[in-house]
Amino acid sequence: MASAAALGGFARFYCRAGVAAEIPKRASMAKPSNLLKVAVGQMTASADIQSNFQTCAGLVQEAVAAGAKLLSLPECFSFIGSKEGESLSIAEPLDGPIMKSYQNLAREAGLWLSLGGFQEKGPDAGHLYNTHVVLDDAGGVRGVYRKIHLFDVDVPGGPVLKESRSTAPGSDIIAVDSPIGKLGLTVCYDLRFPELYQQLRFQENAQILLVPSAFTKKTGEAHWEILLRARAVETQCYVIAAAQAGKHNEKRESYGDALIIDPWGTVIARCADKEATGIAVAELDHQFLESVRQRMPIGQHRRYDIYGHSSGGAIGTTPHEVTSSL
Ligand SMILES: O=C(O)CNC(=O)[C@H](CS)NC(=O)CCC(=O)C(=O)O
Repeated sequence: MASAAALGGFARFYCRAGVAAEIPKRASMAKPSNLLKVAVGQMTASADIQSNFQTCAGLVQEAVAAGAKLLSLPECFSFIGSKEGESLSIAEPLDGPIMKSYQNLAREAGLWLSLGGFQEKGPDAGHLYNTHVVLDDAGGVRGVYRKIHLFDVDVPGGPVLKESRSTAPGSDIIAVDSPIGKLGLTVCYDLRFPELYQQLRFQENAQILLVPSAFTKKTGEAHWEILLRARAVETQCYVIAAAQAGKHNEKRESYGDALIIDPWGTVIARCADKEATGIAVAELDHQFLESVRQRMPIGQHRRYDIYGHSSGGAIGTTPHEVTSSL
């Protein structure tokens, strides 16, 4: 769905700057090959691994029926426990039976899967990794990202969560190639750390940022959409944010509202009901992404010289080398 308001905004911006307005068009201008359908999932996981799998399999079927090439599932897609230490007891290595069942699912459906927040067996008996795994359409593991920011927070008016009690942080930034573009892998609370997303865009050349989450109801109401849209705008990437939704058990409730956002910051897909299980589908348009990046060349204006790391794949290294049209 083309966001006329966003494009109109772009045109006005250029007119004010005294540059001839040439409005980037999306679907109408792009060749069909530029349009790639993706799906984002929303669900209410429980402590029943089998029933969570059935739910995910249903979402996979819906995504295939909609013609999507990739489906992103939320953090804790395979399990959300209600008791302390329960996650540790079900944690498995990536070559264990749980991940194997999702690999079979991806292969049988011929669908890429982004599986946010898998309870991966960790470095010691007391800690797991909160791992985002990307599977290709043959079920092969293409990307493994271990959440680097752990949610140790006393949510004002909400729960106290201390993720580091049973989770070890990862330390690597991960981006992987896919048929829909370069994917930047993150998980949930990472969303609050923009530097990670800057690195994914400007060092790793990500085009699509994945943020599978289980946001709390309280923080979701206040911050979910605004943070996601900010990450999309400041990185000029598509953002796909799968979400846990609703009540998992007596103690735990998630905000929901799975979203897909375009590089101009427009929400282009959202599940109809914030709290229900389902998917939302959108078309990614790389021509549109490129036009946003060309017309607002923050990749060239970024002060790599001051920030202290290399330019990665961006064009131009310092503003002095760049002639801006703005
Ligand atoms: O514990 C598990 O079962 C899996 N992990 C999670 O659900 C994590 C850690 S508790 N949740 C978040 O990061 C929420 C972040 C959030 O809500 C915010 O940033 O506002």
